[in-house]
Amino acid sequence: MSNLIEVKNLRKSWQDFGLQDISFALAPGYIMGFVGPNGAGKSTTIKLMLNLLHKQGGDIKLFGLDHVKDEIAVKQQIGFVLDDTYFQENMTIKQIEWLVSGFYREWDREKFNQFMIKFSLPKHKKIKELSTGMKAKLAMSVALSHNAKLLILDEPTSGLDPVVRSEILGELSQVVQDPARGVFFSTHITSDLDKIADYVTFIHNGRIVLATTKDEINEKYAIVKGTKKQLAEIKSLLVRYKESQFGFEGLTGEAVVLRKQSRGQLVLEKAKIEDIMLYFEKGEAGC
Ligand SMILES: Nc1ncnc2c1ncn2[C@@H]1O[C@H](COP(=O)(O)OP(=O)(O)OP(=O)(O)O)[C@@H](O)[C@H]1O
Repeated sequence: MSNLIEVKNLRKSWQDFGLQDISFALAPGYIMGFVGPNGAGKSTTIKLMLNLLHKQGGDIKLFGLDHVKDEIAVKQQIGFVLDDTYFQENMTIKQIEWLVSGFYREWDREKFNQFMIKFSLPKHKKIKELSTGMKAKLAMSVALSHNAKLLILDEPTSGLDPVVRSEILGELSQVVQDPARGVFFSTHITSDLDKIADYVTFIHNGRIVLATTKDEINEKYAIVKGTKKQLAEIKSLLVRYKESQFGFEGLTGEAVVLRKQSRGQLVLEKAKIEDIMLYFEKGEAGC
């Protein structure tokens, strides 16, 4: 089965920002979290994938199809959520349903109604009368009600309370119970990734700085602490580090080697996704 997503050497420049040779792929059956700080290029990448922006270079294939030439076929199979509200404020939920059901061949009315009940969304309410959480739930309900093979979601849990967040993450986990389906979602909430992502792709300043599995993060990455003398010996094994008056603290992607090599002389602690993100944002160059 072909990959659900294949992005190769994607490029897009604004006046003071550029996406530079972004590449990643997602196979069916998996959830990929796309993580990075504010302004890293997450929404731009997602809008390019959905052909809402024009790319300046590279290739985007969804289900093995070109995302521009085969846009209609591709969009039928995608459920998406964008970070800006895109429903008309004066329309009711019922009117929104009527509108989107006309576009999707496989619109599942019953499923949508089930979500309305589950998420306590009254169909007569206008969009402008919904809270942020209700809007997010509505957007997810629309994305999940046409048997989409792939969900592309821009910060679907941003601004939501922990209960709603957990409900939405639960729905995403359900999606990949079907091995033909997959989820790609951007976030800067690293705990969401800890909960549901199989793959984590980090973007920083328009570049992919790390693309790996969550298991690999647990195995290979660690926070290392030691003296300045030790830093000089292991610098080449650090991705990033920061020095203080007394010593250093750094991130390694070679935890297995370092554990063996240092024979208990260095302190190695488990690196969380959040630590990795902070190091890539703030740390100094390692080698
Ligand atoms: N239409 C545009 N015109 C000019 N610059 C833009 C435009 N859209 C985005 N940018 C710039 O591209 C960069 C990346 O923005 P983007 O929205 O992709 O980041 P992001 O990772 O989604 O951030 P956030 O987490 O804050 O939503 C920013 O510097 C932003 O100012």
